[in-house]
Amino acid sequence: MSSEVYDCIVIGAGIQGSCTAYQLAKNKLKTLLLEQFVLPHSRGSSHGQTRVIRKTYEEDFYIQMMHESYELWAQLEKESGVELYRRTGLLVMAPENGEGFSRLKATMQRNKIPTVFLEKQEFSQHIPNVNLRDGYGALIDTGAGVLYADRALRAVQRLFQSNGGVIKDGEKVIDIKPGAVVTVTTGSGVYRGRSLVITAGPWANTLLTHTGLQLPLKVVKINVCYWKEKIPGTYSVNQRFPCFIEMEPKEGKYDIYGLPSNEYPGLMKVCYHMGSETEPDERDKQTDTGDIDILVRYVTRCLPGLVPVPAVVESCMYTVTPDHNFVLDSHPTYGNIIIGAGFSGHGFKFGPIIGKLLSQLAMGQVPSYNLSPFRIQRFQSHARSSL
Ligand SMILES: Cc1cc2nc3c(=O)[nH]c(=O)nc-3n(C[C@H](O)[C@H](O)[C@H](O)COP(=O)(O)OP(=O)(O)OC[C@H]3O[C@@H](n4cnc5c(N)ncnc54)[C@H](O)[C@@H]3O)c2cc1C
Ligand SMILES: O=C(O)[C@@H]1CCCC=N1
Repeated sequence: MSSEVYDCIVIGAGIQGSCTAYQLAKNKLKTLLLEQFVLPHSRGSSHGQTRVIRKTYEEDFYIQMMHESYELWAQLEKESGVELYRRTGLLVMAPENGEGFSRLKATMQRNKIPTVFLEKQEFSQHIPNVNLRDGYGALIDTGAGVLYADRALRAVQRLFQSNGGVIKDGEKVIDIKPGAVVTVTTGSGVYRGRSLVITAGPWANTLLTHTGLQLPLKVVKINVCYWKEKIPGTYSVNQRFPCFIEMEPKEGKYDIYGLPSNEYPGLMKVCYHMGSETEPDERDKQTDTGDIDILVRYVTRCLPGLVPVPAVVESCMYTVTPDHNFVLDSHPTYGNIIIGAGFSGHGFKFGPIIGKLLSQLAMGQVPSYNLSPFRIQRFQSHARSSL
């Protein structure tokens, strides 16, 4: 074991761990970022070329965090010199008189988010090649868009290194010994840190076992489906086609969302916002395609310009909490172990602000947002501590 003691060790170089490590290094903390796979990899939750960024949330606290997250993404673009965000707008379709849509509209208005409300008659003029279901309303969050995910992850990791941070990839953490100085053992080394951040995505509970804590997290495999445009360009980012979310679609229980064709010319990404449960290391053995059946019915009904059979299917994982809110907290027993987990399929856009918050917790500072929606304590009967 080296005598070197890091100020902080971060486990997991997905978007949350990389953004946290970057913030720590920027604050002049000697920081080590450990990743089990050789980077870049496609086995967790942060890979792939695109993610949606939006302020369209029903909860004020997410909107407030997104204000700053947009600013931090812009700063990252500036510091890295890499384009990370493209504005496209986000179309939301939902049962017009449903509770979700009413709450969403009220929150958007209360927070003064630039929003366009589309009447049924003008819908097809603004959004051609999309069938709005009878009884559904529509709005557009005009500042929403696409984040270039793989590019963003690389940019943040580079900035971390240029601020003095150390990345060791291909090093799986196999043991954690809590203490005033935490000892972390990987397949090839033993490291010590005054604080530890665990941002292990789908593997969060595997790592937390070493600290006597288990969280109520469900890991699901997402089939990331791309659909061929019958006429190339119909739903293209270059034609200013927006991202979209349909809330409460008739075809399934969870939202369906899509991004304009962009990364694969002629193919549009349309996905179901849930999947089937899996062990993170067994992802490829989960072959349930119930979500794809839902999407086929949806594409047939709503997106007539797409061939209703997926042309490309990739894999990714969500780590879902019971209330779909994140976990951002200190360990209940070990105050110098910080946990960022359960991003429930919507955490990428928050990466820079989550990095800032987790780094504040790791530095013993008061976090700049009220973290009560994200506390471990909210699970009470769910969270199991064997200590
Ligand atoms: C298909 C899909 C679409 C999505 N769409 C959106 C979207 O449009 N907008 C949005 O905001 N969010 C979206 N999300 C969610 C977002 O991508 C995730 O919330 C986010 O990437 C989670 O990042 P993470 O760092 O927590 O996890 P991960 O990216 O999984 O990172 C965890 C890392 O920890 C490493 N690790 C685990 N165990 C160990 C160990 N023992 N030792 C060392 N390293 C370890 C893993 O290898 C991994 O690299 C989507 C997710 C998916 C899957
Ligand atoms: O987080 C997001 O914006 C996307 C789109 C909606 C469903 C999940 N992820």
